[in-house]
Formats: sequence, structure tokens, C-alpha cells
Amino acid sequence: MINVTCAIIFVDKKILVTQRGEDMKLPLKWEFPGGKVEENENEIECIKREIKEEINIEIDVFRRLSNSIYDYGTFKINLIPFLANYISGGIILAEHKDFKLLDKSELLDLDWAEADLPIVEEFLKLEL
Ligand SMILES: Nc1nc2c([nH]c(=O)n2[C@H]2C[C@H](O)[C@@H](COP(=O)(O)OP(=O)(O)OP(=O)(O)O)O2)c(=O)[nH]1
Repeated sequence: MINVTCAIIFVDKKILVTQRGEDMKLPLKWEFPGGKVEENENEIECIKREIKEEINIEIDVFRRLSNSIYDYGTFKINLIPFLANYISGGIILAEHKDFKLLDKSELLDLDWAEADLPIVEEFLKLEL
């Protein structure tokens, strides 16, 4: 099983979501940006590093949500979600095909990576 962190990032009142590329695993699926936890780092270090590498911004992580374990058949992931606020930097996509800044009410319209669905549902129930 691979441990993957992801971040639900607030940019003002909007939520940043990213679309995977055509040549990636889970092509064109929408996700919360993040990536695999490396051996020498903790989960918070991982999510900050991945967000800087993938979208070029700095974030302040303030809460963790429930992890989502999902078996895609060819691989199984433990997806660890964090809530974060945008701090600084301009969004530049290193790997993703696209991004959107959405209202909470628009999140369910996307074609999500399957592992993200329980996370989206938990997030929508939060009073923030
Ligand atoms: N970053 C991220 N990955 C997700 C989410 N949901 C989900 O199923 N995944 C999957 C897609 C990838 O297989 C894996 C994340 O690892 P990664 O971002 O390093 O994936 P990758 O395809 O670039 O890497 P690789 O496996 O091809 O080496 O977790 C999500 O919300 N965010």
C-alpha cells in the first residue's frame, strides 16, 4: 500500500482542485494535489513539499481529515487528506493538466479519483 498525502487548499473562499494528466495513472481524474510520502519525512513535510513541487505555492496546514484506503486493483493507496490555507506563490502546474478554484457546492460535479470521494464527502459535511 502506498501512503499519499493530499491537501484541500483554501484560496480565499475557494477550493483548489487539480486534474491529472493524460499520461499519468488515473488519467484526467480530478484530485486534491499531493503525492507519495518519502522515507525521510513526516506527512506534514510531505504535503508541503508536494504542493511546492507540483503547484509552486506555500500552504499553512491546519487540520487533518480521515484517511481513505482504496484498492485500484493494480495498486492500493492510503490517502491522507489535510486542510490548508494558501499563503504565497503563484500557481504554476508542474505535472497537472488543469486546475480550478471552486465553491464547495461545485465539488461533486467533478470526475474524481475514486479514493477521493469519501474525503470530498467528509469535507462537505464540515462546518468551516
Ligand atoms: N496526489 C494525489 N494522488 C491521488 C489522489 N487520489 C488518488 O487516488 N491518488 C493516487 C494517484 C497516484 O497513483 C498516487 C499519488 O502518487 P503521485 O501523485 O506521486 O502519482 P504519480 O502518478 O505521479 O506517480 P507514479 O505512481 O506514476 O510514480 O495516488 C489525490 O487526491 N491526490
